[in-house]
Amino acid sequence: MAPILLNCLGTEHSEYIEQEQYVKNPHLDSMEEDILYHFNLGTKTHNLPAMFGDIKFVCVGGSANRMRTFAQFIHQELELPGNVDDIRDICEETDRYSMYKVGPVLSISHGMGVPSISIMLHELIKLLYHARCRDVVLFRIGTSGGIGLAPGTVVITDKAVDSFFRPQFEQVVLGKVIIRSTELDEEVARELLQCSAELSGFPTVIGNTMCTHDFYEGQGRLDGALCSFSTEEKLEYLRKAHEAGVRNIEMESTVFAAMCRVCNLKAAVICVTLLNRFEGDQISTPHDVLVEYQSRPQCLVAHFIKKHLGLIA
Ligand SMILES: O=P(O)(O)O[C@H]1O[C@H](CO)[C@@H](O)[C@H]1O
Ligand SMILES: O=c1cc[nH]c(=O)[nH]1
Repeated sequence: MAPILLNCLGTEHSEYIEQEQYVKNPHLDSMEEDILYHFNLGTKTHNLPAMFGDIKFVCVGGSANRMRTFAQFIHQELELPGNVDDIRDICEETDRYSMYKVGPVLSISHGMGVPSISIMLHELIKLLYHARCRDVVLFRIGTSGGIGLAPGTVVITDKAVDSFFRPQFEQVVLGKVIIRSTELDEEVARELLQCSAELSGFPTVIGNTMCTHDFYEGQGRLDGALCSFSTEEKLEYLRKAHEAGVRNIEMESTVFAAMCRVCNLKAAVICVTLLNRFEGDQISTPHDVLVEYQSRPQCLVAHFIKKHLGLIA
């Protein structure tokens, strides 16, 4: 079946920008109430503009603990009043996602994989719309497997690519394949690289990020419950990915980039590499080192936010 090409570069994208509206759904305005089921929030039960209207930065990542830690960290970095231990999970009534609000920053977990982050993004983007937020920037702060990079290197995504190294995301809608572009905001990526130079605490590169639908076979690992390929075939695939500009592999970037792009939101993906996939598959790095690695994308984004809020030059 021929795929439908939507929201690629060109006039369609500039039309979206003109509309300056985050949602792309004509049905929403005729709904009496919108229940954001997985957040346990709704337009009738909550005053979303009062709760979220001042949001300017949204940071998302897979793990609930990481996103609570990030909320506490950004609270300290922004020198906000109050105790970090009092920051509460806005979604505590549901165990699907965790959400923390710290001043103009929202920190949300999205679980693992495309379906999980995609559900979260639908509800987040509607939340920003209902709350009448403007000029919001989204960041995914995650972990990844590196290709030819020293573990601990932070990769700022240039293009999010699929398992065939194509900068696109395929969504099946009513039995038809819709293809969406996965280009991210170049200026935000450049600014983040500059933040890294200013912090000078860890190596950072801009490169393509491959998004897969599986951690094991899908990322060419030899250590899953199933494996049908040889070590040489694995390395050959990774070499091809590297030639295509891929510097890391994770599991959410394509849908994140595609949905932000079509919904007119500036976005960036910043993932630390936990290992060099040319050297192995198992993540054997000690826990304390992994925790420090995970803090690196958080430091970069905190620096970016502080600069944008005028807290540092
Ligand atoms: O570190 P996070 O955000 O969870 O993301 C990465 O880690 C998970 C796999 O361990 C996948 O979801 C991958 O994208
Ligand atoms: O190798 C890795 C490490 C973290 N996350 C991934 O998706 N892959």
